[in-house]
Amino acid sequence: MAFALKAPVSTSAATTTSLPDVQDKVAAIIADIRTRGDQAVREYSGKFDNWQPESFRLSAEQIEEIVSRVPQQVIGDIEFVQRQVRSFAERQLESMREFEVETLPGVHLGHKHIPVSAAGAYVPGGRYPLLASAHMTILTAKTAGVPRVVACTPPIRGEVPDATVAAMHLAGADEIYLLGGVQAVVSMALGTETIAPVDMLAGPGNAFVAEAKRQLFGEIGIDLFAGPTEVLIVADETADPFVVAVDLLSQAEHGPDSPAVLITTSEALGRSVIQHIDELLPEMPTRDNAEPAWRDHGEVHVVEDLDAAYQLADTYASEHVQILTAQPREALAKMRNYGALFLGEGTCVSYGDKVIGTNHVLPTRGAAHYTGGLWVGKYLKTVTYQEVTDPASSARLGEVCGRAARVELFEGHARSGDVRAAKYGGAELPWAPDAFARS
Ligand SMILES: NC(=O)c1ccc[n+]([C@@H]2O[C@H](COP(=O)([O-])OP(=O)(O)OC[C@H]3O[C@@H](n4cnc5c(N)ncnc54)[C@H](O)[C@@H]3O)[C@@H](O)[C@H]2O)c1
Ligand SMILES: [Zn+2]
Repeated sequence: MAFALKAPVSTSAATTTSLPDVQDKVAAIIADIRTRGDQAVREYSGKFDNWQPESFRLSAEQIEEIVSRVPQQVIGDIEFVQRQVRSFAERQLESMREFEVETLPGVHLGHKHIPVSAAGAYVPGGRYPLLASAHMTILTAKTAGVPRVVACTPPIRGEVPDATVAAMHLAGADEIYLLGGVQAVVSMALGTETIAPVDMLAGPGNAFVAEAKRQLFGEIGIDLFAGPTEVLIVADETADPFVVAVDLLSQAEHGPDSPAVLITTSEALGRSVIQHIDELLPEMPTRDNAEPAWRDHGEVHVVEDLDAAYQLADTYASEHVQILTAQPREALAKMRNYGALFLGEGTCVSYGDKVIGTNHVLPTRGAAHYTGGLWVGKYLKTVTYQEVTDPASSARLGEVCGRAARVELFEGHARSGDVRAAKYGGAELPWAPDAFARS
């Protein structure tokens, strides 16, 4: 019985990881910066952001002066949110146990977590000063133990985004650059004459930023594909249609390419939400983004029951999924594909974006099929080590290694096993009979 009350005009934003024209543009900029370095960075910053200061890096004095301009209330709120983000990230870090296990007598296998040495944090700012992204990337990297965190954010319409710089500084950024877009991402990833390269890049951004990270992956690590924001709400007849409408629009305002999807078991609720949105949109100060987003990428689907709703929701693998039903926690067991789940009317995507403390850098455009969002674990390399302290166990492993390697026709590998089987277990070495002087 499923049907759409509102279908998207275009599905391209929701279904492809990156659009071909964006891919080509980004590839050309990366190639140019690769060969011409700082000079190219300066030109692109001038072209896209009308911004060519003497130095993109802010000095300690400049940072101090910028932070002192930010109202005390704003600083207090930044500190409140950073405490929330830090508390949750610290608990996540604690959940990552290092361990060692003895799988045979004297055979010790372990795994441990080593923070990357340098991380780049992209803090978006083309349309809005997204200071919350500074907490999510910089603070999380610092909590993970990353020694050097480089952070970039663009100027907004030629102005320094004071509050964003304050958030970057308070989060513990070691270097702050006023630089945006592809040119910022490439500078951090590859390094230029003035910026030393990092090991991995994290942070959300528009389609250009997300695509630049995607193309640079391999040369450096990236957190995940975190492009234009998406929201999907699952609602039953108990949901408040006004709240649903407000929450859909809260994310549509991110940009004209942001999908907002409602899946409901109640046709009456679906119709009511559409009506509320039609009334709210013309009055919205950010309707330049929200209106085209809703018009082109807004969807309302009516389905038979909640199981069908969860099933359909899973096919979207949306970045944010809000559950506004009588039993919201049931979604924890029933859903598999989402960046973050918001259970019940008491919370909302905006809390996740701005204040509550879970990380807001989340997978978009289907990436939630294979990854969760940014967290301390993304900045850590989980590495393994091994030691064998019992000669008899080494001899036993050596025998198996010799046979196993010869099945694969690896004579060299086999011999590494053979010598241990011979030295510790007295086995023969037919290929080197005089290797050990044995009595
Ligand atoms: N997935 C997530 O976790 C998440 C979280 C927060 C925000 N977001 C998304 O971040 C994005 C922020 O976008 P934004 O644009 O406001 O800021 P941004 O900082 O990502 O991008 C601004 C930069 O884009 C570059 N740019 C603009 N037009 C260009 C063009 N035609 N060619 C090449 N480069 C160009 C400019 O250099 C500019 O500095 C939004 O799409 C939002 O939805 C995603
Ligand atoms: Zn948002």
